[in-house]
Amino acid sequence: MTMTEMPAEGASPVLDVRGLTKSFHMHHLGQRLDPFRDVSFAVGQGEFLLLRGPNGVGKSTLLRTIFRTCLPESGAVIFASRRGAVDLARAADVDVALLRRDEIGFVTQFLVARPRVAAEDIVAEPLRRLGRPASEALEEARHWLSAFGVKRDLWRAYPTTFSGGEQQKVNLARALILPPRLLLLDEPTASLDAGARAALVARLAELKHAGVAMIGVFHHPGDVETLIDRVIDLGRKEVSDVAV
Ligand SMILES: Nc1ncnc2c1ncn2[C@@H]1O[C@H](COP(=O)(O)OP(=O)(O)OP(=O)(O)O)[C@@H](O)[C@H]1O
Repeated sequence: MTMTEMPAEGASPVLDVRGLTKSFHMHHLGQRLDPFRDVSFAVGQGEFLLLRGPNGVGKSTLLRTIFRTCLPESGAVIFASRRGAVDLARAADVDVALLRRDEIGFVTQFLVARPRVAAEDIVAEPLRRLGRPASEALEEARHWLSAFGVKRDLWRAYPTTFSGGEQQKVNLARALILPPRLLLLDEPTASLDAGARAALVARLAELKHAGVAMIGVFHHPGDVETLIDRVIDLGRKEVSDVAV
């Protein structure tokens, strides 16, 4: 897919994606697959950009390329970090790791649960790292676990044994406890019940208001329709700037 999306007028871009192209080389088949070619767009503070298109078009791959889980063939991913602009496609691994810790959040459907770490400790960790007193961090972690509907009996338990939906709630509580500068969302509502979906939308609205730039993939965008500012359609060849 080839497309160009202009930044919203007046918004200062947090992320500027320029001419991004990604290919997968399937050596065992002697084939190359290009999920997207020459994609350009920018996202400003407090903007919510919906990424859409049919299954397999490259939405998750684009998010993973921005997060630097994938490397692009060409193009740049300029992130205006708090310490200056950095091209995520070329930054050193150590810098990418720091940005992921402090400035770029990524919520997927999957929690990477760690053995023998309680749900409330997983959620409190970002606050503790900032130096918040342990009791205060724990109190806030419990607030978010409760907001997302994780039962009180599970707060001290290890999420490795949780159901898919329960794991996702822990995942969200941890990822959204602090406002990142850029938030990437890959189908975060996939395994959530109605109560948790409502809590998620309310938290995303707060984060948007706080200036967090967001790029999200939602198979049911009705959940977040009040938040969407612009749409990038990877399934279309032409520029897609859908007013919402
Ligand atoms: N590591 C990989 N190696 C080879 N091909 C891959 C790899 N990762 C993804 N793909 C392929 O790239 C294409 C885009 O996949 P991607 O997961 O980004 O699609 P998507 O738009 O998010 O789909 P869905 O809506 O089904 O989640 C698919 O055809 C997929 O098979």
